[in-house]
Amino acid sequence: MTTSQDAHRVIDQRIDRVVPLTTPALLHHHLPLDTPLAEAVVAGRRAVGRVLDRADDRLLVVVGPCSVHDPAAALEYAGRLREAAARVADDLLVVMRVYFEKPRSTVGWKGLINDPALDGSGDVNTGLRTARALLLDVLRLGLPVGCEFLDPITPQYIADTVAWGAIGARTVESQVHRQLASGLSMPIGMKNRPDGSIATAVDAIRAAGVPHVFPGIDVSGTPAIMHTQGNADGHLVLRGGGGRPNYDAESVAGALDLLRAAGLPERVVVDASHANSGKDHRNQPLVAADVAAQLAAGQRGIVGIMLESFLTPGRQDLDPTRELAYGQSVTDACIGWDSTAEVLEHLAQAVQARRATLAARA
Ligand SMILES: O=C[C@H](O)[C@H](O)COP(=O)(O)O
Ligand SMILES: C=C(OP(=O)(O)O)C(=O)O
Repeated sequence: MTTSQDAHRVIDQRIDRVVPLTTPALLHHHLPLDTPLAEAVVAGRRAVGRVLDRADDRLLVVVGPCSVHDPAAALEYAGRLREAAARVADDLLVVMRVYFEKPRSTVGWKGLINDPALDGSGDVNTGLRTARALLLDVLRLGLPVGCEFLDPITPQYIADTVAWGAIGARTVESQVHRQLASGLSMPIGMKNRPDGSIATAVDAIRAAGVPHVFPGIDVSGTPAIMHTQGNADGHLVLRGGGGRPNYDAESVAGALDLLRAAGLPERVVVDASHANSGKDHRNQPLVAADVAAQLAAGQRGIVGIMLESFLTPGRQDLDPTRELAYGQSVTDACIGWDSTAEVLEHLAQAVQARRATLAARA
């Protein structure tokens, strides 16, 4: 039997401080998803599912900042996006990227949930509250939201608001994340690995597609054994990798072949950023233009696109010695608002052209 003296010597030897964390239920109590918003989430998830299944011939567009660091700027962005989304609603299903969890290659700011004060103080309780409040505000504006799920605990706090989710390139091979995806209530995009491996993401879609049993927490915050159903709405997100893009027609065809060989629906979302843009935001409109040309030529396998976009183009370093530029990313570089509006119009025209091409073929 471990004595309290032994425990002192062996437990938590590298933990400096333990701070109580609010429970998901308490956060939901303070920031509830009311009935109209819950209906909007259900409708958003259903709409995304229909586009992924090609029951709806629009293009899914997941667009927004690389990361949220300033909720006011993110909400201003949401207001503009809502208007733009309404203009192109016949052709595009717009979901706002509202990303709070940043997976880092080595070290760096881990996002608003982890560190809302942007200074390493790590006030996760404030981060969760700020994140959930913003998600509700964006929903109230009438936009569905998309998030990356990185930490296996945070979904209980925010996932009820989310219409589309991603498992990122750095975690797509992780069993923990595949299990998590198998129980998430919304469609989940699996990114290809940073070295470019698409097969790993295809494996992830298959793994998340079946039931799993694993330890987690329930909404009360109590440790629980989760028995999941499997997520049938898993799909591939091509983000480039290994120093090469993979948005071009040949790469898309190769990815669709891999999906077919695995017995999975032949559908991909193209991420115009990350390794597909070489992390240079000015390349994102070029990637979108290539995708638009593929759509116009009748490519039905491309069901969506992701854009990293914010109010002000580019990016900035987090620097405690100077004030941050308003509406500019503190993680990866984003296209600015004007460019975003142009890209959305261009993609809407491409969807119309795809309809015409497919109708002419029929
Ligand atoms: O999308 C954001 C970044 O690409 C991701 O968090 C990795 O960033 P890093 O390589 O700068 O850590
Ligand atoms: C981290 C992201 O992407 P990836 O996992 O493709 O690097 C992201 O989309 O924020």
